[in-house]
Amino acid sequence: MINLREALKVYFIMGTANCMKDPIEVLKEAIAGGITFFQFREKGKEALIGEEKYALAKKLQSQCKEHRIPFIVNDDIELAIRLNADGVHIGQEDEPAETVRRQIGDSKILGVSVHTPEEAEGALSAGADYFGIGPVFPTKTKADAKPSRGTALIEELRSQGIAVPIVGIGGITSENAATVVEAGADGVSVITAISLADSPLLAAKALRKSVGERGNHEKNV
Ligand SMILES: Cc1ncc(COP(=O)(O)OP(=O)(O)O)c(N)n1
Ligand SMILES: Cc1ncsc1CCOP(=O)(O)O
Ligand SMILES: [Mg+2]
Repeated sequence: MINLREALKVYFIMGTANCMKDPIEVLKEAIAGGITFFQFREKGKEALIGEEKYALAKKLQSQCKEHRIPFIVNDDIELAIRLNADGVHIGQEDEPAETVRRQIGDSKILGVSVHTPEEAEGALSAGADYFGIGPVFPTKTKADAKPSRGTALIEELRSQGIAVPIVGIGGITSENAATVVEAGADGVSVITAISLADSPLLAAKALRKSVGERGNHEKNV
């Protein structure tokens, strides 16, 4: 059984569209730099599909397994089930969270993106294990992302006593990560801060340092 709050500290998300070099190499460096959670998000320009997508996912999953890093699949529930992944991440435009929870069962991790207190309530009743909240800062990585809203929702949910693990997402770097955990998030999820860094290893290391011990809501209250 993993401690989800701890595991969410430095949550790296990646697919082929986010990399300038081999994703296997990028993940290898990110792991060496200290990422604590990984999401395979294969979408966008020239995204792999079918057996090619499966083959890459399988390789990335085995890298994660070797280092005991939870491996989460974005959007594609069928792929997550086929791989016996540790969990899935879905948003408000994806399949309903209740349906996904039923499909993957109670032992798997279910992450849900939320943008309002109402969505947060719905996600909790559907059985979400953690929330992804953002974009916190402007991002160019997700073309259909909502406008950035800072850390307001994270603070609001914490002030309502909602204790579910939370990660901030969107435009997060080692320079601004501390403000996200200070607002009440347990960790930060990033794509380009690691995937496009000259050194994914050093980028992951810097994020780990910025989140530090502050990335634990239970200790902050
Ligand atoms: C940790 C985390 N938080 C939010 C998202 C965004 O999910 P979604 O809104 O479904 O958008 P896509 O990523 O599917 O384009 C995420 N993937 N991970
Ligand atoms: C998937 C997603 N959901 C909200 S913002 C975002 C993109 C985050 O990418 P980056 O860390 O490069 O800003
Ligand atoms: Mg989605």
